[in-house]
Amino acid sequence: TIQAEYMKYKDPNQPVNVRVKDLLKRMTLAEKIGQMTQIEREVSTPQVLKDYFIGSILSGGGSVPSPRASAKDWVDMIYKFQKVCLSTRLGIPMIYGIDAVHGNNNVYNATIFPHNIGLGATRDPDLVKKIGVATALEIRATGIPYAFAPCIAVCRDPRWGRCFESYSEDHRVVQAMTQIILGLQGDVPANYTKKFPYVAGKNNVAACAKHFVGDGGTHKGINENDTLVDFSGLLRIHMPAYYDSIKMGVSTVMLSFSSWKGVKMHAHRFLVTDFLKKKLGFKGFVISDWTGIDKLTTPTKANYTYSVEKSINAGLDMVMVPDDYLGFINNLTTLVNAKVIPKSRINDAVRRILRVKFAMGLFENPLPDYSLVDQLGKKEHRELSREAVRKSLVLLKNGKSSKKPLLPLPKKAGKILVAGSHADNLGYQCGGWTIEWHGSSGNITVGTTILEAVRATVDPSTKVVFSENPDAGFVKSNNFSYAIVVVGEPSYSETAGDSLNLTIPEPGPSTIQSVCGAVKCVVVIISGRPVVIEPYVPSMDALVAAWLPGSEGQGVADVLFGDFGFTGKLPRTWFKSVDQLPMNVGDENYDPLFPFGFGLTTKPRSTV
Ligand SMILES: O=[N+]([O-])c1ccc(O[C@@H]2O[C@@H](CO)[C@H](O)[C@H](S[C@@H]3O[C@H](CO)[C@@H](O)[C@H](O)[C@H]3O)[C@@H]2O)cc1
Repeated sequence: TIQAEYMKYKDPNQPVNVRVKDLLKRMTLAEKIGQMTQIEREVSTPQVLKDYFIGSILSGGGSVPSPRASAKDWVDMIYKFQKVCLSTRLGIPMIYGIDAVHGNNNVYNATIFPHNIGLGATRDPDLVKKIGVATALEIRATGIPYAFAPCIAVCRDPRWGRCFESYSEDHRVVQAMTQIILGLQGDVPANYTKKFPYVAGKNNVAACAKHFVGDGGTHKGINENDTLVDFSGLLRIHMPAYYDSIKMGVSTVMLSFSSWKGVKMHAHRFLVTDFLKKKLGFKGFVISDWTGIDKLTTPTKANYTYSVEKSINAGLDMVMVPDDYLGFINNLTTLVNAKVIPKSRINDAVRRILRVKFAMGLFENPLPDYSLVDQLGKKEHRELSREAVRKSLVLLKNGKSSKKPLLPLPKKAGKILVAGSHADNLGYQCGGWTIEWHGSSGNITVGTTILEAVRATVDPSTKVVFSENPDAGFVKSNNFSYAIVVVGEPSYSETAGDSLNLTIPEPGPSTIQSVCGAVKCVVVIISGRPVVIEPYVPSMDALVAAWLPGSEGQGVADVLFGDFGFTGKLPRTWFKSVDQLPMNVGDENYDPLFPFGFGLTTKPRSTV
């Protein structure tokens, strides 16, 4: 019989670096460039995957195999892609990536956890690590081994449309929450090679610290704009969480669309190669953001050859193209053959990519298995998210005088009113990056709205009346014991979320005025950041910041009705007026409505 030639790279008993070295020397330039190419699932035909030795595929925001696709549908899709990639000459497995930034949020029926700003309010890194563990299981349930998370941005201006993806304005809170990496990837073992990528096994995923660096510090919070802080400020505020992420073995780092002092991060050789790779010693791979290299020119993609040259020579390893794979591959091939990009640069990029794939066991287990499909939306994960919701709520006002607190609310109360645009809207309470890229409104996935939670919590004798936007006359005439008003921002993501006024869109303010002018009320704000509320606070009896709690609205009712106490603390300064921005804890002239770290507490009813 013909013995299959022994190839070191296929031997799991060989050290990772030996396998990388052996495979690298067998690879053609085309195979190497293929590994550096990440394309969107919609352009990933078998022919393309095979002909171009594609190394990675992704789902962009909202990109799913079919509407409400099941975990099995996802696994089927990934399985087919991988079978094709394994059929290539060297059989290098592709790595499939997705934005699982608050649960496996593109996927119908996934547990949707609170967005990062709410997790920052919990001040509970252990809880966030457990969320990482649960999220990894729900990502693997769909056959995916790689998540573009966590976002470790330090949002310094709430006018930024992505501020909800940031744990806090304080880098120390963001640093603490990098524990999620250990949840996603698994705990690094004692004898682990420092700063190397580490993924424990088939219940874990490769993570991605993003977006490097200073994405949360852009001028006036304008998305993808310029971060003007000096180098010491960049190191003090925006860099620390990358040190922590690398210490935890983060497998990949994604570059930011933004610039630092006028130089785009996707072309920043000093920060990407000299600092991240050499000074910090990062050994995983650096991935671009979506068409991030195209945006190196104005207009976008005006000179793609320039984009490829500058980004790869800056130290970029994998390009999230995601559609024009021919343009990328042809330009890179030409630039290498012309020696504009040295082969050593290509070898560094491919070495890093292979290192991650070997270290995470992708060569041993390239094909997704169906054994984890039941992890998706699992009750235990929803209960964990419900706990996170409880701990994320920040109580900003409780009673028009501290002697007469309104919360916790009595469960037995005759007739109560639940009002507001966000009271019965799962899409709004999940926010952006949920099912759709920008998120959406209404019954978008499996979960519990705040109204449903209230109904499930009050005494059976209590009559619950729901009206989205009642007039004062209706409220007065009904003689309600109290009202719960849930209003806030519509769902959004990225630039679509940039705001200069940070107002709550109508009819939110009107609903507050009509209801709170007529009956005792607690207002629950659903938002990705502090919003304008100062004018309305006097009319409220109580005020709760709930951020973007996700699918488990029961967590809100648990605390409103005193089954649990309020413990959350503001992860960001709550301004009085947008004219004060940017304004962060530690600034001179710090004059907030509610300061960073503020949060009233209540005791659980059983101890009252
Ligand atoms: O058709 N158009 O007009 C259009 C416009 C803008 C688009 O922009 C694109 O749309 C989204 C959905 O396709 C993509 O996800 C990204 S966002 C980017 O993508 C990464 C991967 O999803 C994340 O990890 C990063 O954190 C995030 O910054 C991009 O901005 C797409 C299409």
